[in-house]
Amino acid sequence: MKSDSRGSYDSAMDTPALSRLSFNDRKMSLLSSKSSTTLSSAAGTEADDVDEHINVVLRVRPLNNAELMRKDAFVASFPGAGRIECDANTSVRSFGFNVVFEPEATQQDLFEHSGMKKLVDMSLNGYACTALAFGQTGSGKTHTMTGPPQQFEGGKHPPEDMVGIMQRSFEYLIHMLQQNGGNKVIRASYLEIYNEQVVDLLNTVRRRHLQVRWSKNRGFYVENLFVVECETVDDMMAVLEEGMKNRQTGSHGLNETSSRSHSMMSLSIDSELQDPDDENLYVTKRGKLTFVDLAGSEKVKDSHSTAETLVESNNINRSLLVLGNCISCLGDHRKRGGHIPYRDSKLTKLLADSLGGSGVTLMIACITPSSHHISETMNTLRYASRAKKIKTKPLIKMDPREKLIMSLKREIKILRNENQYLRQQLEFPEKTKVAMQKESDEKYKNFMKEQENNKGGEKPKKDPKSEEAGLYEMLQEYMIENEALRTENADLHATKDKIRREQQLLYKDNEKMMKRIEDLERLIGPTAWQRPAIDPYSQPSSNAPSQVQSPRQSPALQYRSAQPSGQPFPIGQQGRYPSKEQYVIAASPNGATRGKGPPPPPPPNNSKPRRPPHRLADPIMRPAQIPPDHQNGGPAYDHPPPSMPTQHTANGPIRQESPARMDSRAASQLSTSESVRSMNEKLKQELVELEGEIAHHHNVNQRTRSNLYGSQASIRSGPR
Ligand SMILES: Nc1ncnc2c1ncn2[C@@H]1O[C@H](COP(=O)(O)OP(=O)(O)OP(=O)(O)O)[C@@H](O)[C@H]1O
Repeated sequence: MKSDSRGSYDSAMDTPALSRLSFNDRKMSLLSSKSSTTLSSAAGTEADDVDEHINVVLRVRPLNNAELMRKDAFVASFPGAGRIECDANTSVRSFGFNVVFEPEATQQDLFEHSGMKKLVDMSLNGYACTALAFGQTGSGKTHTMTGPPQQFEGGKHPPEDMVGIMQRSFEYLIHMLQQNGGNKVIRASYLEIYNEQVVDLLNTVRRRHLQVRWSKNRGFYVENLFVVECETVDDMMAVLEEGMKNRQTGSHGLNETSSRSHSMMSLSIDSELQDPDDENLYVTKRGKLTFVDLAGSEKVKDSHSTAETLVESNNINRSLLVLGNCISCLGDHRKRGGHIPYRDSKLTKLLADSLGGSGVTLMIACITPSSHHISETMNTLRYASRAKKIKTKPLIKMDPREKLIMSLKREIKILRNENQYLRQQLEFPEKTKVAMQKESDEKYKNFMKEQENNKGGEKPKKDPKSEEAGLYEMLQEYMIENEALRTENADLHATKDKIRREQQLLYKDNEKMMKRIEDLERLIGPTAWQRPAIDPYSQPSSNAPSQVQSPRQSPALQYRSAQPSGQPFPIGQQGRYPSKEQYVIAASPNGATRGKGPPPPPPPNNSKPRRPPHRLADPIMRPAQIPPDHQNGGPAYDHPPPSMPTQHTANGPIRQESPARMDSRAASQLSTSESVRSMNEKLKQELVELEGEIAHHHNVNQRTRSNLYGSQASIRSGPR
């Protein structure tokens, strides 16, 4: 397998900043090589059918205040090449990992060099990826995943350099999605397993316990989990904050903000990607990115747990024990094929696919270097060493229908190439389509003439051999023409598909803008715009899963500050009232000049209330019903709709649309595209107008406020 980033890791080692990490290059290359998997290899299951080791990295946190006060010894040493040595009282034990992050390593180091970026890339390519932090309580799992856990108390925000790999991954994910283009949908869910019960962290009404079910297609999954659609980094941050706010935490002897549950935040990413082999072929990959922050193992004696925390500790330790058993079985090649006790805990059920199935997993083992915790540290290191031996079979998840289409297209391509090769072998002429058409027309005419003559007059004596050769030659010509027609037909279908795709993207864009306009209108107030009740876009989609909600609709996320009217603000401003500049700049397509120009003139009193232009536009034509065989860019010429005329030739039937019909279809496609595009333009214009209006309101507001302050000041100073 080729490794595309190995070189960069090698060279990275030379920089002084990275002396705080040590790499095991050989193992590192395993993870990096996976991300080089392209769509080409993805389509064939064989290419995916390769076992891969789980990537395990180790993070050693600095000694904390309590440990320094106690004068604990620093028991870890770092000989390099991904190794760590621990002085375990009686002997020095050495362990090897893919990367070892020394106490000085920063959050950014961890994100850059743990393989997290690769994991995000792979989730975009359709893999189910998991980043999992484990280790003793207080060893820095939450710190690594989200940044210092205290940050989520009281809505505080950590300094940028302290945010964890989750927030960094969100940004990277959105950045990559924007770079790749195409359609994408991200849905987020967040749950915790507390005392062996699954609780939805985004819908905590009565903290209902959810059931873990199993199905053949999905494996283990949580029933009725609340799912939030996310479009921006801020949407995902809002989900994270909401989850962290609702997560069970407690204080004990080893950690003041200890997580008392295992938490899992999942992002399911449906991204439409262009096939590198065929620019007209788009496939939807169903990737998943899950962040797991396990509760820490703890010695009850050290954590001084009593009553409720004791029950929690026991449950945490029990589920971690089951996880340890599963890891032991999976890491032992003799037991791997046998029974793995996933069903013994909810945690292992939900991690089954990440550990032993078709997922890709990054494990981050966290330890403290303090001599006081050496036995727990040794446990974590042994746990992590075993996990390194686990192999998974990463598989790309995609729509089975699309997968079939892709493999068929690929087969067609191979057949075409073979065909071309055979033609070359047979020395078939390479001619232009027009020339071939002309020639074959002429040949056909001559042939028909000869037939007529033969029927009417005396049959001239002919050499049967030369007649046969002539016929054979004509047949060949027809075959070539046939092929040319097929190619042309395929080109036409590809163009049509391209137009349809463009149209769909515009629809989406329009819908997004409509949402944005509604938010803006809410901000301005209802008087500015009078809307008719009917929204041409509000046709319900039968495919949409019922529980999926936009973050703006999500009751769970309406904790954000509300407008005076009681309407929640749109997510995207980190829980703060969006300032004029933020709002205007974020919304306007014209960047710097937005909101700074003069406010739009108020509507004249006698004029009718203005309407948003898009409401007056002709109702948008939805794309015509596509015959099932033509959907998804299938080889339409093989299965035309019944109305298409069928032409029979020596090479079998060629099914084509009549030119007139094709023209009218193309015209209708074009007019639909035009109308969607003009709608798009109008919406953009409307957005700019609305933004101007907001700016105007802000100016008036500002003036009124300064007048008010002036009067207050003069009242306070009293009569002179
Ligand atoms: N690498 C680090 N650098 C600086 N501070 C750290 C580091 N790792 C952890 N800490 C600090 O140590 C404390 C405990 O960390 P954290 O809560 O992340 O541990 P944990 O493993 O999640 O514990 P628990 O399992 O009990 O939830 C926090 O105050 C955290 O900010």
